[in-house]
Amino acid sequence: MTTMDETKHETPAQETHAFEAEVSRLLHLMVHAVYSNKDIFLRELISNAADACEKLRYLAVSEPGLIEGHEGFRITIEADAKAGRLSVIDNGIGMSRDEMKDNLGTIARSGTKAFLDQLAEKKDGQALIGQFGVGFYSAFMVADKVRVVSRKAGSDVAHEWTSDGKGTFHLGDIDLAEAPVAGTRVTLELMDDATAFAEEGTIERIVREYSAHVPVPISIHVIGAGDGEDAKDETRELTDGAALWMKPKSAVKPEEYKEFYGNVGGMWDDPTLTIHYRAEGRHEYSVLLFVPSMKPFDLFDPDRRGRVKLYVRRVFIADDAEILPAWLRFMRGVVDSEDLPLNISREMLQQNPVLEAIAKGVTNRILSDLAKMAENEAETYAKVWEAFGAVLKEGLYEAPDRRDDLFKLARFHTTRGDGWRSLKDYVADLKENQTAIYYALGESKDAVLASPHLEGYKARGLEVLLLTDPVDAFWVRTALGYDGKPFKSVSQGSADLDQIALEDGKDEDTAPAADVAAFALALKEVLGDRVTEVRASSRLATSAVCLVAPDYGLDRRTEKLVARGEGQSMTAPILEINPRHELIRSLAERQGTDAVEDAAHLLYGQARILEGEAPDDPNDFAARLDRLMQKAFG
Ligand SMILES: Nc1ncnc2c1ncn2[C@@H]1O[C@H](COP(=O)(O)OP(=O)(O)OP(=O)(O)O)[C@@H](O)[C@H]1O
Repeated sequence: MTTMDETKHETPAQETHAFEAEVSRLLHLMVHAVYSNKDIFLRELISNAADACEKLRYLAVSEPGLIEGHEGFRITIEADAKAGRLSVIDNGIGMSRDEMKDNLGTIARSGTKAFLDQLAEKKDGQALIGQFGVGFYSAFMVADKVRVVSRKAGSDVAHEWTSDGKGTFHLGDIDLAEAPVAGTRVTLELMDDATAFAEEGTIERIVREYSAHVPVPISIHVIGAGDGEDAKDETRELTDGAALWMKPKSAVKPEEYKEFYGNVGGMWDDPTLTIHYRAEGRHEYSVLLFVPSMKPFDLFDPDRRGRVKLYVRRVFIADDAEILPAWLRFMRGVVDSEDLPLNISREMLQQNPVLEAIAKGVTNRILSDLAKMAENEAETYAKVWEAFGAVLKEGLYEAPDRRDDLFKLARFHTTRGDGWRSLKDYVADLKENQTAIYYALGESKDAVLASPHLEGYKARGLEVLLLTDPVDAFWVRTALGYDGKPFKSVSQGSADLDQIALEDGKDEDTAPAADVAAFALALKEVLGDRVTEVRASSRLATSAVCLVAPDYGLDRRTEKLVARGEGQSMTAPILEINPRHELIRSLAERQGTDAVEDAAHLLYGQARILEGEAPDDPNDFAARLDRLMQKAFG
C-alpha cells in the first residue's frame, strides 16, 4: 500500500503505521458526528464478531483441530461502567498480525469511495453504513482509544492493535496470557460523553434492537455489578443465537425480520417484501429472503455478485455462493440447506445439482411472490420495479426459460404517459390491425419522445414502449414477442402503418406516388453508399426525414452501443422521407434541378442531427445551408 510509506519501525515487535488516506478521511467523518445514531457502533462490532465465529465454524468442518477444547461459539460484551470501558470479545477465527495491519488500517472495499462521496452529500449516513465495510471504524464515534487483541485460530502467538483514531495505529506482539484463548477482543475506552455505552441497560437495549438475531449467542459480562461492598462480576445471556430462519413464520415479529434483514444484508431500510418458508420433499431447505426498498450501492457493479448467504444445517458456508441468478442480485437473506454436505468446498458449489435445484425452487418462489405483489399491491410493486426493474430485465436476456415469468413482472413507461404499463395492459389496448408491440430505444424518456420516429405512431394513437435502460437494447432483440405479438422497433425496418387508421380520421394526402418514388431514387443517387435506401414512409407525420435501420440486423441505438464499444463503423441506414411534408412535396415536383443535390445533403444531415449526431461533413453541411439562406434572405 503506497499510503503505508510513512511506516516508522520502532522495534520489530512494535511498529507504528499511518492509516491509509481514505481511512483517515472516514475516521474524521465518524468523529465529527456524521451519524446521528451512535448506537450502531455496537451492532458493527457484534456483526464482525459473529462473522469471525462463523468463519471458524466453517473452517473447523474440515479442520476439527481448530476448535479442540473450544467451549462453543459465543460473543461476550464486557462492560465496565466505572472505568468507562467496553469490550466485545469473540472466540472466532481471530487475526494474524498482518491481517490486523491490512484489515484495520485500510479500506479494501471498492464501494468505500462511493460511500465517502455519498456521505459527504448526506447529513445522516446511517442508512449507508454497513453496506460499505466501514463497520469497525465506527468504534471511533464513541471511543478515544481502541485496542484490538487477537489470536488467530491454530496459532500460538497473539498481537495487539491500538489507535486513538488520529492518523496512526500501533501493532505489537503480546503475551498469550493477555489474549483471549481464541479469537478477538476489541476494547473501547469511551469518550467522556459516551460512557453510557458501558452501562448494562444501554448495552442490553442496543443488542435487543439491532443484534437479537445474530446467529451466535451473545452474553453480557458486567464488571463490578451492584453497589459498594456487594459489587461483583455477573455474566448472563442476552440472546441465544438461534437461527431466525428456522422459526415458523407465525413465531416471528415484523421488527425481528427487520433487525435480521439489517444484520444479514447490511441494509437498514425497511424490506419491501419478506419471503420466509421451508421447502420439504426432494430437497429440504429453509429460506428467509428480502426484497430491499433501497437500491444497494453496488447494484450495477460489473461483478454482479449476489448477497444471499448460504448455510448448511445452520453452518455459514459462503456469502457469495451465487445461489440466485445475477438478475436477482438485489435480494438479501439466507438459504439454509439440510442436504448439502457440510464440507462442501467453494469450487464444488458451482454446478452442484442440489444447489441448482434449490436455486430453481427459490427463484420460482421469488418470481411468484413478486407476481402476487404486482397483482395485489400495484403501488408497492411499482416501487420494487422502479428500484430493480433494470436488473430483473437482465433476466429477459439471460434466462429465456424465465422470460414468460419476467414478462408478467415487467412494467414500462409508454407514449400513453399514464404511469407504469404491463405488457398485458398493452396488448389489451391494441389498435385495430395492430399486430406488433412497438418500442423505441433511447437514453431518456424525453429524448425518445422527441424523436421523429414516433410521429406516425402518435398520429395513429399507437402506444409505444419507451425503453431507456441500457439492458433493453439486448433483451428486446432476442425476445420473440409477447402473446404472439413480435416486438418491433420504431426506428427499424418499414413501419407498415398504412393499415392503421390515423387518429384524426383524415385520409392520407400524399404527393403522387411516382413523384416521391422518383425523388427518393434521386436522393439515393446523390447520397451513394451513405444510405442503403431512400424511401417514403408512413412513420413520419410532422418531420420531413428520419434515419432507420434496415429490417435485418440491429436497431440503430443498439448498433450505436455495439459499434462504439468495438470501434466499428455502423451499417448504412435507410433515409425515410415524409411524402406528406410540404418540403418533400415541393422538392419532388422540382426534380431535375440542382436544388436536389443540396436538398439531399441537407436532408440527410438534418436526419443525423435529429438522431443526436453531427452531419457527416459539418463544413459541407454549413456551406450548403449558407448558400440556401443567402438565396432566401440575401
Ligand atoms: N472480531 C473480528 N475477528 C476477526 N476479524 C475481524 C474482526 N473484526 C474485524 N475483522 C476484520 O477486519 C475487517 C474489516 O472490518 P470492518 O468492520 O471494517 O469491515 P467488514 O466487516 O469487512 O465489512 P462490513 O461491515 O460491511 O461487514 C473484516 O473484514 C475482518 O476481516
